[in-house]
Amino acid sequence: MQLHHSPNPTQFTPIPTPCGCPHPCSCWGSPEQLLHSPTAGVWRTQSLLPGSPAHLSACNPPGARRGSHPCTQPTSAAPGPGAHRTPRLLPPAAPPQRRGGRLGPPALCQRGRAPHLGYPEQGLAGGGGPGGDAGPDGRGAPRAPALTDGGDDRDGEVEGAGELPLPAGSVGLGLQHQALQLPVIVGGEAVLPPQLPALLLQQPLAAALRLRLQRIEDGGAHQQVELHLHLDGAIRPETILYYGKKRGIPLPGDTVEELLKHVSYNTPLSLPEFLEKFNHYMPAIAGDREAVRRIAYELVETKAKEGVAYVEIRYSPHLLANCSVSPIPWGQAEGDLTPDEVVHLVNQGLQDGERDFHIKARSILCCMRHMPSWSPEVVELCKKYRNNTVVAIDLAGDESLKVEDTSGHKEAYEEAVRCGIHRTVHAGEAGPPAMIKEAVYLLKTERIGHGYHVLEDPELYKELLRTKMHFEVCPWSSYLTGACLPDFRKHPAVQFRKDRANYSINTDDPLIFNSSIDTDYGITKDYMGFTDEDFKRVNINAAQSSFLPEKEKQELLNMLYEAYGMVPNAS
Ligand SMILES: O=c1[nH]cnc2c1ncn2[C@H]1C[C@H](O)[C@@H](CO)O1
Repeated sequence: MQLHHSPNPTQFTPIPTPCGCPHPCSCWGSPEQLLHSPTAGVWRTQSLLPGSPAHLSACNPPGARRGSHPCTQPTSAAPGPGAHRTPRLLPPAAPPQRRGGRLGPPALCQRGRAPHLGYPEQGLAGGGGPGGDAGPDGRGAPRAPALTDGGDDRDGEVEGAGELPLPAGSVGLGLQHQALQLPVIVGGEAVLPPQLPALLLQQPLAAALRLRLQRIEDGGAHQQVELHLHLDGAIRPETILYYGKKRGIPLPGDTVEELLKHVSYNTPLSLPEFLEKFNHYMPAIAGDREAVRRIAYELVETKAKEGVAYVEIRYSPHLLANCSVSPIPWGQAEGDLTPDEVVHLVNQGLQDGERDFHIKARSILCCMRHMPSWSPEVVELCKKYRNNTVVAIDLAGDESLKVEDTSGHKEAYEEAVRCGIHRTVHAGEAGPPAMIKEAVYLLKTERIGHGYHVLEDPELYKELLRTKMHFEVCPWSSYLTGACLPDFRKHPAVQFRKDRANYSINTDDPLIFNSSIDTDYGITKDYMGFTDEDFKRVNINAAQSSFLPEKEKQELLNMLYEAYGMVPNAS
């Protein structure tokens, strides 16, 4: 990626990379050009086909030694012109993107632990989720019993999974990933091998890039709706490194790879352990106006490239501020960025992204479980910015925390109801069904973030099926936070599918889970037997349960119907 700067938004002139390296893309981690227009105040990125003349010239400016960095090598993996132009709904079971490359000279990025700390450290012992029932693996993932609906599937068998065309002796990961074949026991239980995530991460960079480029070439193929995505869990590692270096904030690595070693992971932790990951990198972003606006913009770009048509992006304004917030998060010194201005900046980034990448992005403001005193301001910000990208309020964080006085959350949600602000709540992710009851009956939530453990209370589940409560399901996240058992065949989404519940498929925190929307669709396809028809239904349900105003919702639905070749009003 090459950084350009120009006072004239239409003319960009290259400026040297921070390290002076003659191969800019090796500094920025991927063959993309980052364009910044200070006058328009926007960032743009432009992807370069690996090995293309534009890429080689960007990475080999006159006088530079040619071909001395791997990213300057033409790759046969690059798609030819016109390749993969067919829009498609069902992605291959795409592994998480593996990113490499370095940013700036190591000497300028200090190693070391990030200073304190938005989330308490848990130690390594792991903790059962709230509700106590540690799963058999001790990670607090109580087994979710299947609803006794009188069907034949009470044993949790994956309906349709047997129809997957599994070659004997292996599980293919789609055409693009034929090199990666996973062992499977023929005639035995086709359980996701525990080593799968590690194997998934062996995805070569070239293939990941190919997938992204294919998405771009697909152009208008925006067919997915994502409702549960954390802005601060979806920051590009390159951007974290850039601001860490620019602001002199120590990070636990000075290359993407080193940073990701600390920030992302691929074997389950507990939910509180997962939340600790934010401590490593949030100090580099929080409190910086440009960074806050940029991460919002970049996330819209990422989602557009993934083929998402509409996304609801959530975050805590307080966790990105360094002023008018108590305590000031991440051990920052006091500055002058208030939660209110954070919302304004995120709005700008989202709107710039919408304009440049032609998808729709809205935001949800999070209350945090451990900070009820912030919640009244969160709902006020929802009210203030309700016509300006903000569509709802959320309650996120560690469900297992025993917080003495949660009246701040309750009052905020009461005010949200009173003012017609839409509501979602993280509940029943690692926590018990009682948390879902609280969300539904006390906080009057309209959607549930995760909600997997609803299956442990058949009465409640039946009632929520009846009322068509929407569950924001995040399959890969649920594995990595220990919220669900590692056997995806027994995942709550399997039961939801069978019961034709109302749910969506989402990424949650793709930075930390080193994933993309393809990861989650790939898991549901390959290990839960989801078909194209299921994905259509999932996305139509997601659009219907989105927090868009009615007219815009209908427009989104019509777009999906058209993309899916369906007659409007069919489901
Ligand atoms: O999966 C999650 N469960 C509960 N809280 C979460 C999850 N992912 C992110 N968060 C928290 C951490 C972020 O700082 C916060 C706002 O996005 O929400």
